[in-house]
Amino acid sequence: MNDHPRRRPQARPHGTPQRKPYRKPAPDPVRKLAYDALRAVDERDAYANLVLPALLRDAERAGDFDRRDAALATELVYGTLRRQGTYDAVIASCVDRPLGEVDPPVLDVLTLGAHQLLGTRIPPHAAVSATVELARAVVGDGRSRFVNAVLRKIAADDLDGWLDRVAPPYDEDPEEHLAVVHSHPRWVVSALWDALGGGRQGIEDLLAADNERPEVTLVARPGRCAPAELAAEVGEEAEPGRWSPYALRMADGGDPAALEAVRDGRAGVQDEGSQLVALALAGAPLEGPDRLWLDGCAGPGGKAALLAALAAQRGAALVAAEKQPHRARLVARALDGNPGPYQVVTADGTRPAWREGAFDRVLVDVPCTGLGALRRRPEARWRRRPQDVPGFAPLQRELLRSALRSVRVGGVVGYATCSPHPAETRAVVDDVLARPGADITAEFLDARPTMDGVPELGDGPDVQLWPHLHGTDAMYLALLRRTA
Ligand SMILES: C[S@@+](CC[C@H](N)C(=O)[O-])C[C@H]1O[C@@H](n2cnc3c(N)ncnc32)[C@H](O)[C@@H]1O
Repeated sequence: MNDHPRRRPQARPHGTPQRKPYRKPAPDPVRKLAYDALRAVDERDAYANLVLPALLRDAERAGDFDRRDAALATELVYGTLRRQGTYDAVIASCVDRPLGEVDPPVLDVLTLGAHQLLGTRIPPHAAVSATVELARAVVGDGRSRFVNAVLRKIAADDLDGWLDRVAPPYDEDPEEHLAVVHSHPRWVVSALWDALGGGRQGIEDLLAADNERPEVTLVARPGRCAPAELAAEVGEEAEPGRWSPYALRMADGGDPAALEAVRDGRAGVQDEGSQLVALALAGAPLEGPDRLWLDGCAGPGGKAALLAALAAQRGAALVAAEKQPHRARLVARALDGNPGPYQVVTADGTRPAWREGAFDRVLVDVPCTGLGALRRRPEARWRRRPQDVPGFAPLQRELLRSALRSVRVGGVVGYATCSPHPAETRAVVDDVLARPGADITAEFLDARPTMDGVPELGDGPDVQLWPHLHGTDAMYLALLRRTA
């Protein structure tokens, strides 16, 4: 599962010449919308979490969809994308040509059908007939017969039966077995396993957690909204966060954008791992003044908004820097209404627009592969390539060096990634500590006490969160103190 079988030059359609349909196909609107979303992801590299809400809004506006339809369409799109690796292996064993030679729209229909058959409780006859009807509408009658034949083969067994056939035994090839069973590219399995260590159970739990739909987690920004006030607005489904005192989970899903506290910025949607990183930087021990903080990679502003609120409670100010102007605008929106002083600047963090040593606390939540947030971006695992990891390396090191220059002697720097890949986490920090730049020295701080009460943070001094252990994204944090 190293090379994604779908990334290929577009194959010419196969099949017999199309016959005139005996009746006009009438695909069910939910499947049609799910197919449109999958095509956008496949064809123009769209992000499912952007393209799907837009399609759902249009459908709801047109009066085609109710809440249940939207929930089913969402499950079909996200589930199909997450489990695409497994379904590709199943489909490959049902067709007599390489998957790269199946026309992409046909393959998308087949995968959508495979998900309904193997990953949902939709009765098999309904899954097949609805998908064939969709195929008639989007790829034509000729190819809908091919779709019908393949789906009938798939329907002959359940998921466990298929996995026994298409995944190699664990003992023969553990990584490939896990890649097929848990639908991750093999190189990602390998990287995550290196980062996690340990035996089969841990990595299986992690890969399984990546395939779960993450809960929506909110943050009640301190000084702007009390968690109890937010809970009252959310209603019965609100559950307290596991680790952050400001977190609230919407256990049954729900639409956070419908909440007034979210709309006016007193609260936001923020993974608890991301909240913990901001809280850890704010809580790291510091001697001397504690007046000015920097978020050096602030867009879109989740951590900056929490940091700014925490800074305000302490009489400190936050500077939030972001290189991309459109993302800097998102930061400005997230910080609007903050009770204390702050400034948003569009700036390249590797060429600071501020004087050296200006800050008491600095966070750099650097650009990374995002391998720690695969739950949220269902297509991301298929888009990333192993060479992306070294691609981020120079910028990650530059941003950390720049953060060390920006903090005063005695001040604290937090280096964070939303990836547990060792080459993006500890290797970067070790390298920079060995060569921090002219006249600068720094040392590790133990980050574990800044996440008091959170278990299984590793051997320190840095911390690694995990979806299967903490219910968070796999955020990494190292805390460093500048010593000269
Ligand atoms: C992982 S994201 C930060 C997420 C953010 N901390 C949050 O919690 O919402 C990394 C950000 O760094 C920005 N970035 C990339 N290169 C940069 C640079 N040289 N200077 C400043 N920001 C940069 C990216 O545009 C992106 O918005």
